[in-house]
Amino acid sequence: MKEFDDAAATKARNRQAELTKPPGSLGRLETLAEFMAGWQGNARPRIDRAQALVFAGNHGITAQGVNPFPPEVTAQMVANFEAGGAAINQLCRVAGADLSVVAMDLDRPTADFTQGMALEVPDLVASIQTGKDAVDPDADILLLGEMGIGNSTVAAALAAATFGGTAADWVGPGTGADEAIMQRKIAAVDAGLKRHKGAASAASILGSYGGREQAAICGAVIRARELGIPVILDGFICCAAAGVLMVNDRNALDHCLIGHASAEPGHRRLIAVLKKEPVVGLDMRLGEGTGAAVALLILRAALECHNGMATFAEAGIG
Ligand SMILES: Cc1cc2ncn([C@H]3O[C@H](COP(=O)(O)O)[C@@H](O)[C@H]3O)c2cc1C
Ligand SMILES: O=C(O)c1cccnc1
Repeated sequence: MKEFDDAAATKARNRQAELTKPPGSLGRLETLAEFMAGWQGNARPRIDRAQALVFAGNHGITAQGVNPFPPEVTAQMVANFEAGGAAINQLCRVAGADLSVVAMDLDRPTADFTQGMALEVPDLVASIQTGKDAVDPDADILLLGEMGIGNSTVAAALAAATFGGTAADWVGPGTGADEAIMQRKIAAVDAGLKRHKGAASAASILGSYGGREQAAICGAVIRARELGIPVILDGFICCAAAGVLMVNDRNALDHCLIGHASAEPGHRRLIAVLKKEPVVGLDMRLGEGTGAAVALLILRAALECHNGMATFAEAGIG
């Protein structure tokens, strides 16, 4: 497991102080460069290869009528990703990220978590491994996203099981739930929390509620940490998935940035418990990794300044 390299981060901070600008004037662009320096172990961090991984899965909880769009849309969107027609394709292109989509047994939805375990142990273990194996060891940064109809309900259940609070605290409109769907979402999460109230480890929480893509996100976050690759998480659904790892290790997400503040209300609560400031806030609420891809543009801006600017000495200023 790679840890934050304080010496590289300090060197980066010292360099920021020497660049031709008033100290601190690039604001968070400066601290983002330091973050990258520490996690890459390099005072001049680079993003030559940005990898974006979108994990897709289907969910038995959709039987409870928690989703405005039908579950068929998951596979249809995967086809759209492969054809280049989704928002994430455009954003990865402009941000310079290589996108891979990992469809996880879409014809075999997880079990309805109000009725039993969403994922049996072998399926859970295999899904975590799929996430680990998908990470390119040569990546300089990893962006994570998901696609799965029903996922805003799964995310609410995972967040409540991990961080406490009621179903109503975490449930939001997702793709556009009306009042009736909202009530069914809250009832489904409540029922799940009752059924699985003994779930106390990351593995038991992931197995209880699923899904495969959430388990894969956890696997990718763990693998990136082993490899010393910083991660950009997407919005509510992605953060709720990765957040489960904090049950076992409260520092498990130290190498992760939150790409954006989603408009999904539960994300605000999640951001507060994760104690991280999102890179951007654009009122997006899509998923797919789109907020992470927009954040990569900002990160690239930060590193262009960090690496390309002249120092006061070089420019003969001051
Ligand atoms: C066309 C379309 C494209 C999407 N891309 C991401 N999501 C997002 O919506 C889903 C969660 O919302 P809910 O819980 O309301 O089903 C996830 O798949 C998420 O990635 C989409 C949803 C739709 C309909
Ligand atoms: O923030 C998210 O991840 C999100 C919000 C609404 C719908 N899909 C995803």
